[in-house]
This record gives sequence, C-alpha cells and structure tokens, in this order.
Amino acid sequence: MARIPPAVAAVRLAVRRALPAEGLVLVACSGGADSLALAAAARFVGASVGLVTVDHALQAGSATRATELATWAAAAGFDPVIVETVSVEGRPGGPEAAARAARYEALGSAAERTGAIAVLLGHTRDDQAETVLLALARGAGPRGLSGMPARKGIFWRPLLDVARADTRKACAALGLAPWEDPHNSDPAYARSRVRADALPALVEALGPAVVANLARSAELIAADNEELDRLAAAAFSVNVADLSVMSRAIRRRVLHSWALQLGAPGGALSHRHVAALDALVTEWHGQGPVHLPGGIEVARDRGILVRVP
Ligand SMILES: Nc1ncnc2c1ncn2[C@@H]1O[C@H](COP(=O)(O)OP(=O)(O)OP(=O)(O)O)[C@@H](O)[C@H]1O
Repeated sequence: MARIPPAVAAVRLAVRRALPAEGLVLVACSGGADSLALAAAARFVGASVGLVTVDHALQAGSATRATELATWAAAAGFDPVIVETVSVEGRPGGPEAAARAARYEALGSAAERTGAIAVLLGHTRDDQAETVLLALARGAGPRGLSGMPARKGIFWRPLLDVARADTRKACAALGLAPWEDPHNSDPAYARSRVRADALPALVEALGPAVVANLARSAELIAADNEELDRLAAAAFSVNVADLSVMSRAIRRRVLHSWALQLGAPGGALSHRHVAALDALVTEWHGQGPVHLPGGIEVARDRGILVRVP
C-alpha cells in the first residue's frame, strides 16, 4: 500500500479529532488551499459531509469559480453541495468586514437549512499566529490576544494546530489545485503584510517555533479569559458599591458586557470607552455622562450606573 504523505496525514488527524461521530457537517470552502485540504480530509474521515461555498460577487469570475468548486465537490461525494451567492452592498463597515459578515450569515443559514451540526472553517496555526501578532500590535487585551476560538457555536476550526504549509502540501499530494485569493497577497491589508513580512522576520530572528508558540499563547490566554468572563458574569452588577469592591479585571469585564447589553456595537467598543465607564466608579468627581458607540450615554446616578434616556 502506498504511504500516505505526512501533510495529508496531519490534516486528516486534526479533522478526525474534531469531527463528531455522527451528524452532518458542512465544510466552508473558498477553494483556497486551507479550506480545500480541510474539505478533502473531512470527506475522507467524516460520515456525512457537505460543502458550502460563498460567492461574494465582488471579483470577476467568482461565479465560475464557485460553480467549478461545486462540480468538483459533487463528483467527490460531498452531500449536500451548496453555492450561496450573497450581496455585500449596503452593509456597514469596510468591504472586507461587509463580505465577512455576509459570509458568516450565509454559512449559518446553510447550516440551519440542512440541519448541520457544524460548519468547519479552514483557519490554520499560521492564521492564528497572524491574528495574535495583529492583536498585540494594536494593544488588544486578553479577549483579542485569545485569537480565534477552536469552536464558537456551530463554527469549528479543526486546523488551528496545522501549519499552513501542510495544507498546501496536502493539496499538492492529492492533486488538488487551490485558488489563490489575490487579497491574501495585497499589501494594502495589514494581515497580508504580517503574512508576507512581519511573521517571516520573526521566524528568521527567533526560529521556526515562533508560529506555534504564538498560537499556544493564544490558547493559554483564551482559557484564562474564559474563566474571567465566567467570574464577571457571576458578579454582574451596575451598583457602584458592588463595582467598587471588584478587582479591576472583573469590574472592567462587567462594564464591557453591560455596554454590549445596552447595544453598543462590539467592534467599535474600545478600551478607552471601558476605561471611561470605569472612571465613573473609581474616579468619581461628578463628571458628565460617558458616550459609547451607537449613541448610547451612561451616567452615574445615586450610586447606580444608568443609561441616559
Ligand atoms: N468564499 C468562501 N466560501 C466559503 N467559505 C469561505 C469563503 N471564504 C472563506 N471561507 C472560510 O473561512 C476560512 C477563513 O478564510 P479567510 O481567512 O479568507 O477569512 P477571514 O476573513 O480571515 O475569516 P475570519 O472572519 O473568520 O477571520 C476559510 O478557510 C474557509 O473555511
């Protein structure tokens, strides 16, 4: 029997560890090397595996590419095979954020329609290391430094421990020709520059373990972060007397989650906003209301934090 190429074996092992014993899973496949290698491995190890590809209709030829991928998937035995065409226009944020939001929405609705228990995403260890570096560079707190979770709801990332080089090698070994997204090498994006320059420079200076080590830091921080979130949820209060006796770490989490509950958009809510809320508790000198994103105002009124109507 022919020996299985190590990269193919590595991807299959990671997928085998993540997949449930039964139930439909959908692979979210862009046609890029990561999600193509993921799809091939899931098809090999999984009992019931479908494939969904999203056409954002932003690049020339995207519909043809989606059709070609769907044709391959059907021939390879994925069932169901779904092409979701989404409209990115008229959504808030930049084009990248809009495309991402539309994509996750379409993937979620495909899962709902088909009764799939999970949607598998192809993020690799390298993606995780890039995410952590970007988070460090913008001064993120533990939440950002936790990187991408291996599971969040129906979205699972089985390849977070797999090197990107292995997904490429696996595709080559299986005779699959991945699509190269021009966005990924466009230096206009910070992530592309991290991928092309910053991370390779760190590897050059500090050795190849840097990538796995950054990903491991994310995992360690994520575990602590989750525990702090649990403690904050249990201690939740907007009463100044209660807030004053909490540790800073817990109090700021309580204030952050309250701001989200009030409807402040998570993406726009920054460290600065939470610090201003914190000052209502710890540096009180009769200051005016704190302005949060989303037009929300919060003030301190007789020992309680309140939303200003
Ligand atoms: N057009 C697409 N159709 C289906 N799945 C996709 C598509 N684009 C990306 N994905 C899925 O998302 C994974 C990550 O892709 P990519 O890195 O391009 O997205 P991202 O914007 O970084 O995602 P995230 O918002 O999760 O960080 C892919 O491996 C694949 O599983």
